[in-house]
Amino acid sequence: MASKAEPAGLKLRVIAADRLKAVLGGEHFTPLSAADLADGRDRALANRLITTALRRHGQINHIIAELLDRGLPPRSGSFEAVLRLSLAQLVFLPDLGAHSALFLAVEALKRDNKARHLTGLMNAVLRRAQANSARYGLLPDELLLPPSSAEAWRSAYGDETVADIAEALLAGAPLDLTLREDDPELVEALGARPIMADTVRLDSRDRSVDDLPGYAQGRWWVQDAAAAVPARLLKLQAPGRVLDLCAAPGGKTVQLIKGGHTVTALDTDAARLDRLAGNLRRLGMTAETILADAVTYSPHEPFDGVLLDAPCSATGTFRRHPEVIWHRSERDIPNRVKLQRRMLESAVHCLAPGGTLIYCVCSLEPAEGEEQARWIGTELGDLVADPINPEELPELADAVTAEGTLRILPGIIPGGIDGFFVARYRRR
Ligand SMILES: C[S@@+](CC[C@H](N)C(=O)[O-])C[C@H]1O[C@@H](n2cnc3c(N)ncnc32)[C@H](O)[C@@H]1O
Repeated sequence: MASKAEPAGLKLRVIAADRLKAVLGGEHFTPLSAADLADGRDRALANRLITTALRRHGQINHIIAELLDRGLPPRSGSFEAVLRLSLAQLVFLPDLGAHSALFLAVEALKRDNKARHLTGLMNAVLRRAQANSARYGLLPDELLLPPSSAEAWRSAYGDETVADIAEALLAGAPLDLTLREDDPELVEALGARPIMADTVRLDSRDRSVDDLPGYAQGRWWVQDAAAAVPARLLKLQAPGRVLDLCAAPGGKTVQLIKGGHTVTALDTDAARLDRLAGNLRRLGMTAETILADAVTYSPHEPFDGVLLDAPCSATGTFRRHPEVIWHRSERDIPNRVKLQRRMLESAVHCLAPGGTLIYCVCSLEPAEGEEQARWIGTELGDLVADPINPEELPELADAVTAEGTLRILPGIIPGGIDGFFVARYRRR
C-alpha cells in the first residue's frame, strides 16, 4: 500500500487495482467505501476507474488482444488489473489526462513483487495504447458484451434489446427508492421523480445514500424499479401470512410488510440475514426471520402467499454489477435451474390451498425465467397460472407476455431498469 512519500494518486490506484483484481477473480463488485479509502475525492476517482474498466471490459479485452500478441503474462500479480484501469483512463476517461495513467501504472507495478519485472512491458503497452487512443475510443458497442451472451439475448429478444443492453451497460443505473408512504414533499427534498407505483428515481445525486433526506427515519429503501414489482403482484384477498423464501437483504420483505402482511423472511446466508434484520430495524418493521435452506424448509402451518426470489445468474443487474455478464457461464446455468426447481417444489409445499406464489429472478436468461414457467406448467400440477394483467402495471404493460408472465428488459422504460422475470400462480 502507498505511504505518504509516494506519488499523489498512487494509493487510490493500488486500492482500485486490488478491488478490480478481486472482481476479475470472480468476486462480486461492490464500490469502494470510506473504510477502503477515506478521502471522498480519491474514492470517487477510484470507483470511476473501476466501473469504467468493468463497463468497458469487452472493448478493453479487444485492446489487450491487439497490444499483447502473446496474451497477458501468467502469474503476474496486479499486472492485468493495473493495465485495465490504465486503459480505461487513457482511452475512455480522457478528462483525467494521459500522464498519470502511464506514470502511476508503472509506479503501482514497482510496488508489487509479482509484477515489478513487468514495468517495461506496461510502459511500452500503454504508450502504444496512447498512440491509438482515438481509434480505440471509437470501438463499436458490439464489443461491450460477451459474444455468447449477446448471441443468446439476440435470439431470445432481438437486435434492439441487445443494443439497449449495451447502452444501459455504459449508462449505469440511477438510484431508485421505494417510498414507505406517499409523500410529495419528501420526493421533492430528495430531488427525485415518481416513476411507477411507490418507486421514485434520483437521476443524479451528490451525496451518499445514507445522507439523503429520510434515510435515518426509515422513510424509504433502495430498490430498483424492477425489483419492486414482484411483491406488488402478490395480491391476496386480504393481508395474510406470507413467506419470503430467499429474502435477504429484505427489499421485498419490507414491501410485503408495508402491504400489511405478516411476513416470515427465510434465507440460508447468516450474514445477509443480519443485513435484513438491520434494514428492518432502520425501518421500524418486524418480521420473523429464519436461517434455513429454502429447499428443505417445512413450516408448521402453510402460508397464504409465498414469494420466491430465487438465486440466479443475476444478469439483469448488469447496470450496477457489470461483472455479472462476464461471470455468467453456460455451464453454471443448469445447476441454478435445478436449484430453482427444487425451491419451487418446496414453495408449493409451504403454500395453503388457494394461496398465491410469486416466482421471480433478476435474470435475463430465458432458462431461469420463461423456461421455468413452462416447466412449472408441466411438472407442478398443484399450481395453476394466475396471469398478470397489463392493467396491473400500466408503465410495464409491454413487458407482460402472451402467457401472462412478466419479462422486464432494460430498455423498456426511459432511463433503464433491471432485467427481471416474474410469474404468478395459485395453489389448487
Ligand atoms: C436474489 S437474492 C434475494 C434478494 C431479496 N429477495 C431482496 O429482495 O432483497 C437471493 C437470496 O437467496 C439466498 N439463497 C441462496 N440459496 C438459498 C437456499 N438454498 N435457501 C434459502 N436462501 C437461499 C441468498 O442468500 C440470497 O440472499
